[in-house]
Amino acid sequence: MRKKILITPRSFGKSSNLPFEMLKKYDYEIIKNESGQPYEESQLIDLIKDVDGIIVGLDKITSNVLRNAKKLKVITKYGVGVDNIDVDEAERMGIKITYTPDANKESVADLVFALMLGLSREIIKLDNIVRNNRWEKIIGNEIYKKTIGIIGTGAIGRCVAKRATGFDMKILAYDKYPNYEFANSIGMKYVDKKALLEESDFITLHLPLTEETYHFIDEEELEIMKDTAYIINTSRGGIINENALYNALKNKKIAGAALDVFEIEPPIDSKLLKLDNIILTPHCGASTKDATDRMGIMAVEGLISVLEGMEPKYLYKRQK
Ligand SMILES: NC(=O)C1=CN([C@@H]2O[C@H](COP(=O)(O)OP(=O)(O)OC[C@H]3O[C@@H](n4cnc5c(N)ncnc54)[C@H](O)[C@@H]3O)[C@@H](O)[C@H]2O)C=CC1
Ligand SMILES: O=CC(=O)O
Repeated sequence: MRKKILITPRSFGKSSNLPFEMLKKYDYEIIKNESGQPYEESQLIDLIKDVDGIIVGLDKITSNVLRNAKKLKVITKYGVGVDNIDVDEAERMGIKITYTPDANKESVADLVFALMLGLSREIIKLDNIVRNNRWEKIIGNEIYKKTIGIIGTGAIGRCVAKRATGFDMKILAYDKYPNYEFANSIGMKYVDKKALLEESDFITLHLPLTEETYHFIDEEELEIMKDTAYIINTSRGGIINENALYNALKNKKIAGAALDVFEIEPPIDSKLLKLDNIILTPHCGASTKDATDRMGIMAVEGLISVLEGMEPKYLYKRQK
């Protein structure tokens, strides 16, 4: 019987057909979400029943969904953050999880700098000024030689750090598992969380969303930050307490923020949308041709490996 696979990410195979070409060789029956929206839980429960493998984007693979999967052998995350997958339940059921580490790190790091520069030079406001037939200038801030605080120095955090050297920034970092070899190689200094919050002009978050990192930035942390500082979150929404962030921005406790990710996506009812000292993007850190091509190829390699009985190269393992 033909194996059946479900592919949910919108951008999968869009910029390059190679992932589909790779799949063709195996004659799998393919179901692809063409709706432009992630699947609801009820849709997934229905679809997953006789599926052998799934390539998933941000759709929630809950324990409810998994319990209805009678044939599922592999969940392949098209990306890095697996917080939308019930990893414990999958492990209990013997379902393998593969993912695409490093595939989108350069794209997310680029977006971080786009957001940092967008905030410090108020580019969105300047664009609006010109569109409204005005000719006014805003006095912004340089990022040159300022202090950047990188929280999470994994793949993306390190790409951000490398870019920061190009702006002669002082680089502070915080991570549960510091990488001193990398830090020494580029002049980055690990400090404790409090020192990083106190001293940084730009704080950028690159943590996975876990029980430990939920609301890692809350009222207390925002209070410690400089009034002139900016915070950028391209990791996961739950890592900043959005209510506390709203208050800090509204009361000008910090200068500004940029968010690519939200506790609820899309954030249609969020009061953050009413503020003008924040830049918002639609979870598009990995949305480049380069990253989606890499993610597509790595995702297919992982899925095929498991379905064809080989050892996958990028098996997801929880960090101990
Ligand atoms: N906006 C977007 O489109 C994208 C967002 N992401 C998000 O960015 C996150 C980071 O991605 P990568 O850098 O590739 O992951 P990574 O796994 O390479 O790095 C994560 C780092 O966080 C550290 N860490 C984990 N728990 C911690 C804790 N409790 N306290 C301090 N440090 C902790 C780890 O030691 C590691 O160095 C992903 O988990 C994902 O949620 C990733 C890609 C695209
Ligand atoms: O949000 C994207 C990811 O790769 O995780």
